[in-house]
Order: sequence, then structure tokens, then C-alpha cells
Amino acid sequence: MYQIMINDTTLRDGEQAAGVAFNLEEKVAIAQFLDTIGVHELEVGIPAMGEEEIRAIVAIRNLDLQAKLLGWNRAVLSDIKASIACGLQRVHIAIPVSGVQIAAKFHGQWRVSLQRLKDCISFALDEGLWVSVGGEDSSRADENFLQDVALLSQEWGASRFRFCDTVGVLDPFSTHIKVQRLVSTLSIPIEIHTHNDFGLATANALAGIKAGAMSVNTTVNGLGERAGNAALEEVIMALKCIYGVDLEIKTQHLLKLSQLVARASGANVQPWKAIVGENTFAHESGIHAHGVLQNPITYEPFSPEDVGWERRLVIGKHSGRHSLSNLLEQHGIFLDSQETQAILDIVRQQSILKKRSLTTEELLNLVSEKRYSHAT
Ligand SMILES: CC(=O)SCCNC(=O)CCNC(=O)[C@H](O)C(C)(C)COP(=O)(O)OP(=O)(O)OC[C@H]1O[C@@H](n2cnc3c(N)ncnc32)[C@H](O)[C@@H]1OP(=O)(O)O
Ligand SMILES: O=C(O)CCC(=O)C(=O)O
Repeated sequence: MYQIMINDTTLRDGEQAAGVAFNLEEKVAIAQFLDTIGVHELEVGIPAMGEEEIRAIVAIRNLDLQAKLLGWNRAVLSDIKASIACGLQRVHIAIPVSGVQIAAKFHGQWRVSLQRLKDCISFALDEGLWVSVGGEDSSRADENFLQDVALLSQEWGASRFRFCDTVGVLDPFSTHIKVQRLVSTLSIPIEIHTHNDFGLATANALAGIKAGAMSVNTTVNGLGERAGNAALEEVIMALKCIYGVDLEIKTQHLLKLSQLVARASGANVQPWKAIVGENTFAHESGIHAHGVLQNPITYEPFSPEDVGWERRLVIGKHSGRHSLSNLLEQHGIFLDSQETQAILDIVRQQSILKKRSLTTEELLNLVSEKRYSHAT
């Protein structure tokens, strides 16, 4: 497969998640972390938002990162001027392409919208900028109109076209067909931008890549508008483990990055979140724990260390003898089969009462209490 570029938009679409507001230090820390692990490009924000955003983007630019930096703009000249004020070399210009969006934003006057796009591209190029164009709501656009806008963007000098599934209505099959159509007619690269309204953002991003998109938008933890975007950690690990495409990103830091963004956004990650959730390498069920004790790949798709986790065997309602004995033996306690079963029975009752697994301390107390009651 050709070289896939990650264009992470945690600092733009990620921050658009309702209620999320990064301060300057947080934006800088996130940009720095993404750069350190080897992410290729960062959509750093929306300069048109004003002074605070511009200060944060300038601070990121002053870091002199390896990653390319991109500013997001509407097809509005003052937006592009704000990007220039940030010292950015690369601008993304968004234009609505579906009937419903053109009606809402340009009163249905698509010729006016295209003229605005042309003027903005031309202005940006005259200023020496690299230009990417985004087809907002590409997934619901008339296919011929979308094709025309993409071809015109290319003709007017854009260097990349972003296919946006703005409201997350595609599935991987339809994504593949639509993206492939664009890829086959354009000579500039296509970028895929997906949303998670039906829980398909990562699958659709992968389908777009399979169809020939060379760049993919991601956000850490899948943070973003409404149900969020394709998660950086999921796209990277799926490309690596399912498709064998190693982007040479330092994946062992993905957990720390996720925790940084969770703190900065105030949006905690659910325990079962792929790759970075706290349950991703926790095994409670007896059959699973038994398997993992024999060979971790029985129930793990890759090693926890690959993304910065450690494996945990948890004792709770679903545990079995092997896992319990293994844990107790680590503390020098060797029980016979009957004793083990008796402890397991109590573990099941207590887990239901407490509505959680037991801590090691609770378990050790349980064993000594049981032995004490036997002795008396
Ligand atoms: C799908 C996406 O994620 S698009 C990105 C969305 N992100 C954001 O909106 C976050 C940052 N936004 C902001 O800070 C503000 O919305 C600003 C600074 C961009 C604009 O603020 P305001 O001037 O107060 O306008 P407001 O947000 O109320 O309305 C949006 C305006 O942009 C216009 N607009 C929307 N998209 C585009 C576009 N791609 N090209 C040109 N104009 C557009 C709308 O028609 C509307 O124009 P109007 O003011 O002439 O009616
Ligand atoms: O870049 C664009 O054109 C719009 C991006 C976006 O956030 C979306 O369409 O969901």
C-alpha cells in the first residue's frame, strides 16, 4: 500500500465536541505529543475564531514541529487572512457540497459558493500557501456535483481534496464506492474525514483508505462533533494489525496521549473503548483468563505493551479456578480444589453485592477469614 498520511484534527474537530475548550497550554501539549509520536500532519484550529485561537496556533507554530500544520477556514477571505496572521503555510478551505448545506449557507446559490471557493483558493495561492479543499457533506451530495467541485478545486490549484462524511451516514461499502470514484478521476490525493453517528467512523475511514484515500483525519479518543470522529489510536492500530501497514508511529505512547486528551477535554474514555479503554487488556472471565495464562494471544489481538498498557487478570463474578489460583499463588497461598471453589462462590456473591470485581486486598482478606472460620 502507498504511504498513508495521518492528518489529526483533535485540535480542530476534536475540540468542536460540545463543551470542550482547550487552553493554550493544552493545545500546545497535545500538538507536541502528536508530533513526538510521529503523526504527519495536524489540523491545529480555526484562526477565524479570533485572538485566543490565533495565540495558540502561533505558539504551536513556534515549536517548529516535524508535523505539517494546517489551519481550517471557510471559503471566506478574512478566514484565510487570519490563517496567514498565524504564520501558517497550509490552509484548508471548506465548502458545502450537498443541497441541504448549500441551501442553509448560500441560499441555494451554488454558483456563488463556487466563486467564493475559487477566489479563496486564488488568494491563498497568491500568498504562497499550500491549499486543501474540503467538500462538506460530500456523502449526501449529488455525486456529479461533488465530482465537479473536486475537479474544479484541482483545476484552481488545490493540492488535496477532503471527502467528508459530515453527519456520519455512510457505511464502509458506500464509502468505498464514493471515495473510489473520486480517486479514479482526480490526480490530487483524497483525504477521508468520517463521523461516528452510527459507530462506523473508524470502519469508514479504513474503507476510504482501501479505496485509495492517501490521507485520513483522526482525533484522539475519537473526540469530535456529536458522536465524534475516527479515533487516531483505532485507525493506526487497525492499519498496523489488520492491514499490515505500519505508519512508523510510536504506538507505545497511545495510552498516555489518550489520557492527556481525556484530561484536557474533560471527556473520560469509556472502559471498553478500543485500544485505550481501561478494560482493553483486563480479563475476568474464567475461560478467557485460563486461555491468557496459557498464551495471551488466545484473547488479545496484540500485546498491551504495543500501546502502553499492562495486562490485568481481574477476579470477579465470572472468574474461574485457574485465574484465582494464579493470583493467590503469587501471594504464597496454595489452596486445594475444594477451597478454591469455596472462595470462588464467595467472590461471585460479593461481586454481585458490590457490583464490581474484588481488589487483591479484599481477596486476600477473604481467604484468611475463610481459613480462620475453618479453624474455629
Ligand atoms: C462540519 C464542520 O465541522 S464545519 C466547522 C465548524 N466549526 C465551527 O463552527 C467552530 C468555530 N466557529 C466559529 O468560531 C464561528 O462559527 C465563526 C468565527 C467561524 C463564524 O462566526 P459568526 O460570524 O458568528 O457566524 P456563525 O457561526 O453564526 O454562522 C456561520 C456563518 O458562516 C457561513 N459559512 C458556513 N460554512 C461556510 C463555508 N464553508 N464557507 C463560507 N461560509 C460559510 C454561514 O453561512 C454563516 O454565514 P453568515 O454569518 O453570513 O450567515
Ligand atoms: O473540512 C471540511 O470541509 C469539513 C470538515 C468537517 O468537520 C466535516 O465535514 O465534518
